[in-house]
Amino acid sequence: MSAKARRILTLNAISRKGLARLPEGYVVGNDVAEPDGILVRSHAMHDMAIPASVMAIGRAGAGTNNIPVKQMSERGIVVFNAPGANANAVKELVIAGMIMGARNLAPALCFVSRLEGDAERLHEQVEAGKKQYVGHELAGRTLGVVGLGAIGSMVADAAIRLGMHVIGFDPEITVEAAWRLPAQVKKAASVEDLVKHADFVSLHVPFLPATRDLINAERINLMRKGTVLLNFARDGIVSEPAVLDGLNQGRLHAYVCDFPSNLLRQHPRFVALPHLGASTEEAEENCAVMVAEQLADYLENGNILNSVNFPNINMPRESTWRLAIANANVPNMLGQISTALAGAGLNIHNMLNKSKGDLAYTLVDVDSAVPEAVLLALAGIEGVLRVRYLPAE
Ligand SMILES: NC(=O)c1ccc[n+]([C@@H]2O[C@H](COP(=O)([O-])OP(=O)(O)OC[C@H]3O[C@@H](n4cnc5c(N)ncnc54)[C@H](O)[C@@H]3O)[C@@H](O)[C@H]2O)c1
Ligand SMILES: O=C(O)[C@H](O)COP(=O)(O)O
Repeated sequence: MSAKARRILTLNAISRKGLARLPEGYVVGNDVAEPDGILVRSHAMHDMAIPASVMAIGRAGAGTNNIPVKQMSERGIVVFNAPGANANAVKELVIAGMIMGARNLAPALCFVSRLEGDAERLHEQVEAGKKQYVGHELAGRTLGVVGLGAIGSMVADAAIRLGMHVIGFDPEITVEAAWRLPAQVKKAASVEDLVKHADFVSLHVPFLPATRDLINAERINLMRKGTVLLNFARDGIVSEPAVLDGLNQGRLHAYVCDFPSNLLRQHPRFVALPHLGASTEEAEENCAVMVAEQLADYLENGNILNSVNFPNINMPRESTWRLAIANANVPNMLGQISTALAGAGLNIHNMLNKSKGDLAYTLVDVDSAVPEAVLLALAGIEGVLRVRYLPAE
């Protein structure tokens, strides 16, 4: 069965192994006009005019704060991400970040890069200078993890294996994530409670209005003297002026993050990487494969897996003629949809409806072809955001 020639616009480079998961016949590229779907990594989409043809957006990564999700929901556009697909890559970089902070590796590397002279002179300077960079070990220290999702839980597990104590805070932890956590992880009552009892604090929460400046001056003042703060989530989660004060006063020993900053760049104990958390071959491939498969199944069959705005839904095809309807989560939508179909003499073979917050989504398989007039009638029901007709090819 060959798929319809769908059009996919890529806004960032997406791993070729992921693109290979799109069905044969799809037209894919960074200049595709009137796309059915978009694949994106960190490209900023908030100020972009998103074409009327778009039905779905696939974020080949975790954070969706670069996508105007609310506006997409209002247009019935499904936004997917790739939960957990880059978590191991980030975890490994966080461990590297903890060691960089604890062992003063960034200033030590700067010191080495400035050395001059012959081998004997280098040796003398190294042996005289190294005492400035004495650090401490991770084993026996306490790590506080804020956000215990895909990445936070892996960081907690790795830290325990390195001999650290771990405390965590996540008021919205899922049951699945709680099961993944090692039993040794202690629960903090609040961010304040966590920062008071940690030597390292690592942030793994999404960037939302509620998490903006989650680490501010008040919370830095509660930290133990010499805390290493790690941020491989998003820059806006940390107040940079507060971090600068914390570094200058010694409350923070180091701030290690994935986000360069003009305010902090001159500080010797500020360590910034160029947003490298998910930049491994493995993570790029995992994310692209996951999101390409999700996007294709949505475009071909209307099924939804791992959307941040619509519910998960999967209905095996039992008839040739399928309708996929995105609608507001309000009473009597199913009644009106069934009435419109019955009024046109269409028999419902199978139907599934799921909801998530203010949105709902309905898959209907019918026993005969759906006339254009019925599609228009369904689209005209108040609260219906989008109607797609997906006859099997
Ligand atoms: N540096 C990078 O390249 C990189 C890579 C991947 C992800 N990220 C960022 O890391 C974030 C987390 O990724 P993930 O895959 O672990 O996501 P996730 O959704 O699996 O986990 C996020 C966790 O944060 C928790 N949370 C939300 N608000 C909170 C709050 N106020 N306090 C404490 N916990 C809170 C949630 O309940 C959830 O368990 C992403 O949203 C993204 O912004 C960065
Ligand atoms: O949220 C994410 O997945 C990361 O920030 C990775 O972003 P990237 O795909 O642009 O590397």
